[in-house]
Amino acid sequence: MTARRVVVAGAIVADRRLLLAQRSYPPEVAGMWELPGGKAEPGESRESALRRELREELGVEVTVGAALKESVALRHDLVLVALRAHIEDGTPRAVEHRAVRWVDADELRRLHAEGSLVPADTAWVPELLADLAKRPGPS
Ligand SMILES: Nc1nc2c([nH]c(=O)n2[C@H]2C[C@H](O)[C@@H](COP(=O)(O)OP(=O)(O)OP(=O)(O)O)O2)c(=O)[nH]1
Repeated sequence: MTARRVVVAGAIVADRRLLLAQRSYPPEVAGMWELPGGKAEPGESRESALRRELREELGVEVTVGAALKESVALRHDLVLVALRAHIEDGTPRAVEHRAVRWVDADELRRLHAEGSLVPADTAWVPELLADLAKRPGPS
């Protein structure tokens, strides 16, 4: 049996906005928006993988929190998981992506409705909308 590799993606919400990144490749999804992240290396924890990927892709340092409930099978050997993350240092910039942007609940709904989200990520929309509707708690 092939070991399942995990793709970890970061759900970063601040001031009732979610950070999205626009893919630059491959052609099928170039121009669509996703949660930034990437594949965990063998033996690497999901949390370390997400910290590494967000450092490489966005130039930010994050702390990693709880996972979103939905995980998505991308292929028989690849599963996509989203972890909540909080930026501790840096301002996100598109190092490997075409662009990054902060979206509120209405913008997320609109991107979803027009088919501009990477298909697998649509599974997270209800949970992300719930996160965006929450008042920030005491930190
Ligand atoms: N990072 C990320 N990848 C996603 C999301 N949704 C989704 O279907 N994917 C897919 C696209 C790719 O097939 C795979 C992750 O690829 P990647 O290109 O971001 O990761 P990586 O840098 O580790 O990959 P690679 O260059 O080694 O191929 O997961 C998402 O929200 N974030």
